[in-house]
Amino acid sequence: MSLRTSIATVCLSGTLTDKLHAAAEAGFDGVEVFEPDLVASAAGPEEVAALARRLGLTLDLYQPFRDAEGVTEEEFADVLRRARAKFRLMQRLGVDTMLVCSNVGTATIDDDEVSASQLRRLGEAAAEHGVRLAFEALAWGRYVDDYRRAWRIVELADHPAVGTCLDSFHILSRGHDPAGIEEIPGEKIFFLQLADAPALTMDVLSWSRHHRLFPGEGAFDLPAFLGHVLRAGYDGPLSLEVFNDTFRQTEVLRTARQARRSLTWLEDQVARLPDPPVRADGPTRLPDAAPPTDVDFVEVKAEDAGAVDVLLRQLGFDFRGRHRSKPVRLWTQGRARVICNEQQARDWSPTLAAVGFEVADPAAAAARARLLQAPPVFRRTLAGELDLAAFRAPDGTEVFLAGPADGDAAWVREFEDGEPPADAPLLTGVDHVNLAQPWQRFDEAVLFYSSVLALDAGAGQDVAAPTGLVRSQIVCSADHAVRLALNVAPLAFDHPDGFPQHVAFTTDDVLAVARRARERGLRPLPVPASYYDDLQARFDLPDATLEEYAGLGILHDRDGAGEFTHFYTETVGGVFFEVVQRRGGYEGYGAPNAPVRLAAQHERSRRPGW
Ligand SMILES: O=C(O)c1ccc(O)c(O)c1
Ligand SMILES: [Mg+2]
Repeated sequence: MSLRTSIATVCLSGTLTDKLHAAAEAGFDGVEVFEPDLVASAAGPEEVAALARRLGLTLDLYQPFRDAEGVTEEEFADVLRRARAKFRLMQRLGVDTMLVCSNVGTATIDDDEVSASQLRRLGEAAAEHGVRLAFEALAWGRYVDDYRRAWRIVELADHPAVGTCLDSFHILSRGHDPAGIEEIPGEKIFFLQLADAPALTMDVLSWSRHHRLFPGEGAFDLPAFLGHVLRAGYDGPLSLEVFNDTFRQTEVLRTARQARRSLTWLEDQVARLPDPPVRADGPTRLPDAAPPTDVDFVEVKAEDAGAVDVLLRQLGFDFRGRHRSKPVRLWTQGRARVICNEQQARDWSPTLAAVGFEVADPAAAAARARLLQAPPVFRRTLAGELDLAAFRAPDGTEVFLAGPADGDAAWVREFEDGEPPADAPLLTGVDHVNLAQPWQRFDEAVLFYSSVLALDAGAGQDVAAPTGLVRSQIVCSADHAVRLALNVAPLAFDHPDGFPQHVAFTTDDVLAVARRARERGLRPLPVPASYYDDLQARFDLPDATLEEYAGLGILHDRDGAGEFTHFYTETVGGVFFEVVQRRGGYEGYGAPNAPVRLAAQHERSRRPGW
């Protein structure tokens, strides 16, 4: 059994009834009714209540009630009148808890006793209607902007219908220590709202209203936060309250599923804390699934993948044959495997369509993916062919899960009439895979790859391209055996083949690979002379080295730990390749060189046939 889950209707797009349908379909137990959604709803309170019942959803919270405390007694009379109208409405809806925000507008009295007395009298009126009040400190409250002060006021109010609401955003955005939550008696925590957020430096109100994210998509430590709340003895639902400009315009069921996935991930993370809290109904762990240990294969799909075959041959790949039942070819070098798939690919220009990952326990990894509602992909398999579990990532990439293999993966035997693999391959495997993300799927993709594949999301970065900034985020396994770079194309980037994606291969001798490729006719991505002038200034490289780099289109970078030397092929369709050599402990991706690469690709795309 899992912890009860809920979602505020403000997280989702559509009308109130659309939101209820989507929340139920995604597997939530209940919703928070966000007042403006009800006020604007064609369906009235009784209809909404009936729909929720039919869908099996509880209505867990009515919110928000604003500017309730810290006011003059004259104003408080009007607060009480307003509140009574809402209590009657809540009875029609069948909601028993109302969220009361700390005052941001009308408060003139900075005094806990006054706020407590007003909350107590609100609580007395609420109790007459069978309603409870959950008092929440907004991070930008006029006087009450800290959960510890909100709790002090609730304690002073000392009324059974008055408790507190904790919201991870307001607490963590202000850097307040959530450990103090454990000092609040669980039964006085009437509600819990969860939201993540990216690390931004901006006013907290704008941050909250536009940039909140679902747990696992941002920079907050929500597993630790939830651990404190559950250890305090809170037994209500885990409820998501995420104000986000993108999610408000994303297809409602897509966001609801993403939201539900975030709570499944969070519950698993809390269950794995060193000191996990215990509640009768959870938290529940997902099946143990270690992150992938390697990239098993990458697949390029195209109506005609001939240009990709040429690039792979130039990079030193061996042709391992054609699939015995499908128009599919396999190229390998070391542990790097590239599949060229021309099946059902009419009108496709070369596109990176699938990535296979090697996992220790494919059955457990697939079970974990299913519990996280990863949409399955079904492929035609014939008798005797390996049936790998596959899921579709938010960016459309098909993600395959295969068991570990010594030497060739088991599915390689399905390819016939190829060459034997060379003995001492210069390329040894896949360093990283760079996947383009539609802007509106980016946060969902970060959560998908980090939860379904158990990868860690690092810090994000913006890279300048001629068409705009490319937002970039690495997700990788702890040992860096599997690294993905998720990149959002600038909106101005408009090309029929999409924003190009690429696979970077690993080598211990990038110069040898580049020389061999050049002999075989490869034209690397041209790098401007100014880049090499700058490289000389940065690293004081010998003239001969610089000259050779310039001749082969090689780029270079260093950090405190080591060096990174790499080159790129031209782009065919929407795909290109990179070859990288890491020395020492360099763990980056040549970020200073990325704008040079993007500018060179931009130049090339404007001069086709150059
Ligand atoms: O932005 C707000 O006004 C607002 C309202 C209700 C909440 O629970 C909250 O966290 C923020
Ligand atoms: Mg809140």
